[in-house]
Amino acid sequence: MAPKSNSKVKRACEAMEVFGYTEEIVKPVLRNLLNLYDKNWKLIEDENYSALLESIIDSEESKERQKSLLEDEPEEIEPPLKRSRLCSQRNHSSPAKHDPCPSADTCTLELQSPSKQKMDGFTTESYEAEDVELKPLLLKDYQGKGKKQSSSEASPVSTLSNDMVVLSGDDMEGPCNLSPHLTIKQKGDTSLSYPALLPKRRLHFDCQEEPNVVGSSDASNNGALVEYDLSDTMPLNVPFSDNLPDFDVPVAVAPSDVSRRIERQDLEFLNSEHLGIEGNEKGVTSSSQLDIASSQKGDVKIFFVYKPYSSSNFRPPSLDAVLKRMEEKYMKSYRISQPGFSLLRLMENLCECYLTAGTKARPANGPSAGIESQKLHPVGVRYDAANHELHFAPDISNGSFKLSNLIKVSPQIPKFPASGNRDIVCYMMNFNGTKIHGAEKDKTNKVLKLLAPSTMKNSLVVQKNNSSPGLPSSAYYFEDITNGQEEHRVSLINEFSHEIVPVFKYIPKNIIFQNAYVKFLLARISDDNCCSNCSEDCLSLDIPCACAGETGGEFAYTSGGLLKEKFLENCISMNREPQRHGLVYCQDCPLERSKNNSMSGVCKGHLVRKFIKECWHKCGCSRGCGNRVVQRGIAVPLQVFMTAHGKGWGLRTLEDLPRGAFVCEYVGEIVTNTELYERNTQTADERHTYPVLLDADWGSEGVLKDEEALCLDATSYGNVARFINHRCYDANLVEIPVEVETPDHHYYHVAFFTTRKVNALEELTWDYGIDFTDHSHPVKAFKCCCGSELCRDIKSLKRARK
Ligand SMILES: C[S@@+](CC[C@H](N)C(=O)[O-])C[C@H]1O[C@@H](n2cnc3c(N)ncnc32)[C@H](O)[C@@H]1O
Repeated sequence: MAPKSNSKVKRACEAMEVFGYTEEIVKPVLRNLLNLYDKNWKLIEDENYSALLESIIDSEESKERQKSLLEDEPEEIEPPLKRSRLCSQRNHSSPAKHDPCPSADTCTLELQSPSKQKMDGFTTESYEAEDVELKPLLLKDYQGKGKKQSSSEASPVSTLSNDMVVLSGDDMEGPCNLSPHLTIKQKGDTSLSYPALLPKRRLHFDCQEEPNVVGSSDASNNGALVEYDLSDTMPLNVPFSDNLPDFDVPVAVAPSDVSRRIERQDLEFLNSEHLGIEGNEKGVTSSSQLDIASSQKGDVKIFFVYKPYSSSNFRPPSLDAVLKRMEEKYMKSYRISQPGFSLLRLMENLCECYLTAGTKARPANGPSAGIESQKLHPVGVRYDAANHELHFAPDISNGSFKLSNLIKVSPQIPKFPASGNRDIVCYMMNFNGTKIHGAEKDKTNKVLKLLAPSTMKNSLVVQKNNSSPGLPSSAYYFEDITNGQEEHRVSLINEFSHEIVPVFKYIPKNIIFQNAYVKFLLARISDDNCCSNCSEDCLSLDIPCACAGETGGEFAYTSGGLLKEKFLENCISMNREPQRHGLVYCQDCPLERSKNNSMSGVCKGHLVRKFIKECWHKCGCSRGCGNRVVQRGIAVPLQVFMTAHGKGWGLRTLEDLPRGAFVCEYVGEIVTNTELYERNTQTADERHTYPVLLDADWGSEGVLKDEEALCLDATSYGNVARFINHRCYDANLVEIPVEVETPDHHYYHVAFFTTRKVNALEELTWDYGIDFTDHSHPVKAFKCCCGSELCRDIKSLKRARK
């Protein structure tokens, strides 16, 4: 490689070293990117190497996931021979040390055993640097605005009123002359005044957020530490050769969550007089604070405290300027791409967590000594029947607390039919290593039955008192079957039996099995298939960009993130009445071929379906572009539950959903039809999820190869969609193909959208398109219990009529 490229490589390595990535990690990914981008360095260097950073994060996650897939492989399942990485998601079960948590929405703060000291007449509590971790951007953002401050000046704020927690960035090195402090103010609590030190160059990211959950499941698992080096002394001797190992470049953008935005007008600027702060340190001319966010009732607030010195040319920026800068950085550097992402929301969450963590929940019939004697975790869980909310009290047993132990779940537990004074007491049963003990208890808290330990985490049993006849005495509840891999937790509840979750590995994005031909190359995306000249949000353009080409020159989505009426109607109609939309026939149908190579059957015809085309990496628009919906992942709260009508597990929404809303993708292993056929014949007796057939170039003149006729099998590896049951004809979900990474139609995403308004707790269903009379289908048809008046399973209808 030419010397010029060498210095570019060095610079790229240096840029990544800031995030803690070594040359060994950077170079293979860089090489791959260079190949992918036809050695176009600009694409790599743009936005401070954000493409490179993103790829590294993905590759690290990919390695972790590959590792855990291999480790966790269920014994009876033949290990996939090739599982190529398609996409990126955080894997909370195996935290990547260097993961700067790109999709972070929530800042998790861990405060542990403070050491007390007196300061200006107040008792203050300092935290060890390692114990207090904070988003680095808070500091970075200020970093460029000042000069270095000597460490002697960098004392914690001592002049604040005694109801604040102060986290100071005093140990920062680099061109910084001010001491930004993050202040959490708690109204009316005079016991708290915590000047705390930020770790020197050691900052913590945590990244789990959902509207109904305050805090995250376990920071020790989910968080990732980032060594944050602000010095300029990176080694420059970075040899770079062309023989770097091959590496699959990740292709997906991590989703993030839409957060409620606090109106900026709701925020106030507070100056030093408001807060009673005076310049009391040598050289300090004045000090002031910026109120960033507050909890809903305003009882906790966050401030930036800045103390300009006489020699400083720092002028306090406006709140808007700070937020804009921060949000831009988050979107670019940390892949927070959901429209409406708000840093204020993030800050507000921090305030809420701080407040709630310090507030002991009142257990309705709190965890008793009995529970502790059975060595169950003493975390109290209270179910507020009136509001259908679970309250988890924080664990303060060891003298410290973690915000991550505090979870408020609403309304994860379904509303039980009203029957008098039904109070529900829940007990958290986990944390006995990896095993859980569950217990059924009576109204007086007496343990009736200990349930067998299971290997599921975060499980609890919901005891229902005063159960009416017909209702079970307990329900089995599992907090998050995704293991933190989705932005929203997906809970599971079984009110009808103690059948535990089927054995499968949760994956948030598709993986390739063996022979499937799936190749993502930016070079394959032509100018007609992307919008490189766009910026920001494509939906706001007067003339739709090239990415609307697939949907007839109009984007499929509205600015509110729903599908446009006409497009949705067309998709529903195609699924319900394929014959009306015309079928194409193959001369040599790969589906038929896959069934029996020696005796190919006649092609039964294929529908040429409507596709959504989403903007992607080669597009110029921002990650918050409204034409990126499915790639961001699940955005609605879902729950797996045991159905009452013989269908096994099902999926339901916990929130009302409007018509045309994206629910989830069908995720599984990408297999060829031949591979699927082999799987199904080998394991004919086992219960299978229903595979989804992907389109190929049906009807094309050439002969379609086996590896181009693909489908998704979610039996062993899948996401929530594997629980969606079938309903004939009038299902409330419709599956729509979505093209993201590649313009060909061999591989694409299959996404579920609502066909009508769906009420909270309603089961989500999808018409599998089963022909109940087709006995040659690779998956044996089941006896349909969909209950639809338009059920196609004649035998079922007959059974029902008897
Ligand atoms: C994709 S899975 C759905 C989740 C499944 N119910 C479970 O418990 O894991 C498909 C399987 O669910 C069952 N199923 C789905 N819809 C059904 C229906 N309408 N009637 C009866 N069984 C159904 C069948 O066993 C089918 O093979």
